[in-house]
Amino acid sequence: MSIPESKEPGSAPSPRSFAIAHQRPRNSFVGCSRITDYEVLGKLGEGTFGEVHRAKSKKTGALVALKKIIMHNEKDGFPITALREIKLLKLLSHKNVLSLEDMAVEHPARSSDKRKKPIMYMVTPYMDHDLSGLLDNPSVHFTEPQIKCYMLQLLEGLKYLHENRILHRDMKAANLLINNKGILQIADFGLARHYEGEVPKPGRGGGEGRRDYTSLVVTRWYRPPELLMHLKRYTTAIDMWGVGCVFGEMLVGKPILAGESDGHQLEIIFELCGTPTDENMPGWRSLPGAEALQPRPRIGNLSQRFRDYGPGAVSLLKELLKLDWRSRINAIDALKHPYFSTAPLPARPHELPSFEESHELDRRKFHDRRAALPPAPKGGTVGRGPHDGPNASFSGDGFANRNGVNGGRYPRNSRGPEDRVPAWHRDRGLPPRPPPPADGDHPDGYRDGRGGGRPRGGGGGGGRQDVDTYIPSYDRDGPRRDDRRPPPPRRDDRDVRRHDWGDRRRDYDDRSRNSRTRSRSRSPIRDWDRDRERDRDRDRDRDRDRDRDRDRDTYRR
Ligand SMILES: Nc1ncnc2c1ncn2[C@@H]1O[C@H](COP(=O)(O)OP(=O)(O)OP(=O)(O)O)[C@@H](O)[C@H]1O
Repeated sequence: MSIPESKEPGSAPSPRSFAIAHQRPRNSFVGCSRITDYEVLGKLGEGTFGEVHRAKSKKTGALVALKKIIMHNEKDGFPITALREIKLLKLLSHKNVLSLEDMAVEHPARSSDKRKKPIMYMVTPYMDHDLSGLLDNPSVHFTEPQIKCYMLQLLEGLKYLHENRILHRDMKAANLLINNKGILQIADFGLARHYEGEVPKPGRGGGEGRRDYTSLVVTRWYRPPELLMHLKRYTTAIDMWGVGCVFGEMLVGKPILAGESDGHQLEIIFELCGTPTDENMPGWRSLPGAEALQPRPRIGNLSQRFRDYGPGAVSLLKELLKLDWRSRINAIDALKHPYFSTAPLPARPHELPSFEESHELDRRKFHDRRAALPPAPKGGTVGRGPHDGPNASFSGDGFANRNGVNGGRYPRNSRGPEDRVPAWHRDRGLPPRPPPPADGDHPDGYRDGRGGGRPRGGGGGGGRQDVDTYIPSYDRDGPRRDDRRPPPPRRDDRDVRRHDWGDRRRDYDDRSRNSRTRSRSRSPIRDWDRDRERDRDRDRDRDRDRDRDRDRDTYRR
């Protein structure tokens, strides 16, 4: 696949020439089948669009995933986010990018309500796991060669996307699918869009952005600092930050930057990567979201927190989690990073073990199993050791050594048996998932919500003011959180376990929105968060309308 030449070097092709250049072989996309061509086998997950089911093609016998596209508001027609995803997936063809093989339609029964519209399903190859589900599986332990193998595939997939001017804009572990042949594929293009800037060049990071896009993208835990500070002229570097978060997550076994609000997210980023300065993030002061920021100067503790994973991992992580988006490593250079050529070398996909299926909904199964298991004897190989307290599963570094490398129980050079934690005790938040906007479908990058704008998950709380925060949350309706204990009384980045996140999240957000009922916190970032909340909401509404119009123009041209 090649990118059409433009007159001006590095200038973006028109969406039409882009589409022409990206045509896939005709036989790689069936078109429109009927749902009866598939035998539905069971639910795999619930996405923002609707449910994802495992199914078998009656014609070929192949296992597939059917993603149901729910029309929340029928008078709005087919959701534009789904159209975007379908359009992009139809164009893309790479071994590390999930392919769209077919669309299936389910017609309402003849006798039923005449106003009922047909239901559309996206048909993709069935993948045995998503990375988040796999990390949640207590019997799975990633080795270093395995992590390197997944990282290489992720970077290859992203290099392909960026070279072809696609921004994914929702990089996270739950959107990385893995099969039992060791193949990783980037999925979920609901927020992806055509990028109009220069493609990344070796040794030149992400470069400079060329035009503005909405900054209200990327699930918060994976959202880079420049987006949190509302940079609109962003680049492919936003996806590279997400790769850094996913890399850290594979090393420690759980999300590494689990912020509870946008302000808190910045706070924990600064704690890990250092506070922004004119040297490490030139121009940060002039970003709209930085005006009132007065972070306490810190140098960052990334090296210390990840020292157990070796200098190669620390070095790559530092490159991926650079505050300066212009010099943040790009996928081309990351693939050549010495981490991948230093022993232990990356495994090849076919050398990786196969695991029992791990999807979003399987987490319930893992949690139940975890709850059912008896505690291990103290001090044993997987026992909780002498520090058998509420924080026993967390290392002094602030990260649980859940699926750490080298056998997974604890990372290299860990300090001893107190670091060892029984698998079922290694609690972990479910993957972040964006809340729906209250007003349905957003062509500017928001996804449509479920149930006519009903808030989904605990995070959003509903209402327009929530649309900026792509809030990680559990599904409040699901029984899978039942085995979680109440939240600890104070927020602490060092204790990143999330219990009943949904309720905590909403409480926090509700509180932070109602400034009259709050006392001031000691954190300047949180104060800023609170004081600026209403102004930002107003600005966002205005910006979003402008972005939406602009994006509409781009996509409909
Ligand atoms: N091809 C597939 N094979 C196996 N499982 C899949 C496949 N596609 C999706 N899933 C499962 O369904 C879940 C939701 O899918 P997806 O992320 O595409 O939907 P979404 O509506 O964008 O979800 P979200 O809002 O959580 O990002 C995934 O996390 C994964 O567990």
